[in-house]
Amino acid sequence: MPSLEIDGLTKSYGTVHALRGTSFEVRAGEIFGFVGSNGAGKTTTMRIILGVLSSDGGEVRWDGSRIDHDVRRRIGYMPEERGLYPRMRVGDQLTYLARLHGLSAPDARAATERWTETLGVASRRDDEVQKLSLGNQQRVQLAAALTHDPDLLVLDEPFSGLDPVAVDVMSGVLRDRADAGVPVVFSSHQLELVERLCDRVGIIKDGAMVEVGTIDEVRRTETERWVVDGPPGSEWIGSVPGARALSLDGSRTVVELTPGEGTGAESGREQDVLRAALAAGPVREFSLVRPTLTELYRDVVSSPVDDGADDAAAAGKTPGTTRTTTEVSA
Ligand SMILES: Nc1ncnc2c1ncn2[C@@H]1O[C@H](COP(=O)(O)OP(=O)(O)OP(=O)(O)O)[C@@H](O)[C@H]1O
Repeated sequence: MPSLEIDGLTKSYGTVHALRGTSFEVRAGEIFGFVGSNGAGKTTTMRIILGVLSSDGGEVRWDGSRIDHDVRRRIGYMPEERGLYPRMRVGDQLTYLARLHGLSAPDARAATERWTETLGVASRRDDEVQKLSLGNQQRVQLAAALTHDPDLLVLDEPFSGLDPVAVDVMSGVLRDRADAGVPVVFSSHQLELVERLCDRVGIIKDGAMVEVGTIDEVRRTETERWVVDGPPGSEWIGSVPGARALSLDGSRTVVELTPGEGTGAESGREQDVLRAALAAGPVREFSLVRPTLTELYRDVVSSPVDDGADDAAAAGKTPGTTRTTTEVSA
């Protein structure tokens, strides 16, 4: 299955620069979490992918070629504003939408049955959409994005407002589609969910990507933090060059190794920390602390935008991770 490339998208609404060179790739078989604060540019990007909005610059590619109408018909899209007819019955509506995507009447009916069953709304097929709870309407909306067996899934906040069971059902369906080779991109403000579900993640800020990578990659920081559970840090921290105690809490010490003097397992600097602690007494735990996606997100989103944002955006399309800030709270 091909991959989706978003390359240098720019878009302004009057004087509002909604996208300033947004670039990232959603690869075959991966779930990509698209996160960023309100107004950062997620919906704008997704609408441009779908072709319901045109960009001012940049391009969207599918399988290396500029995306066209035929490819767009093969996208399963869940718009932010949702798009169901409230008075139409669930089953009729799904069958109708599947027909619009080119399915024959029997295939459209079969797909409707299959997806309403998978998503737990089969018993509501004869009800008008407006009679369903918002969460169930959302399940129907996802079914509508899936009935034509899309080659690519683009979902704008598909998890918002769902109960935990519905989140599990939807997560399972997205994982299943990704395992079948479909690139899946969705936006969300539920960062724990993104961290749990996504293979890669991109953080957009003021219209430019400031982080792109696997969850592990974006959580990797230049400034390493280690937890030592053993003798109080005040007794030994002073003997380790480039190390400082971020917190001293009885037997538990969080140590920060400043960057620029070699970090990472190969540098061996963390072994200096361990040796110093051991020299003062027994050590029960010694482990690396990685920021959660939520912590990282807060840090990235709250740091000022600098002139390098566009460079970061351009770098975002290369594999691996892009970062303009590295400080995180432990
Ligand atoms: N039709 C429009 N007219 C004018 N400005 C717009 C329009 N649509 C979006 N914007 C502006 O463009 C910027 C990006 O909006 P967008 O909806 O893409 O953000 P978002 O990341 O999806 O936000 P949210 O998380 O709140 O859904 C915002 O400043 C928004 O106010």
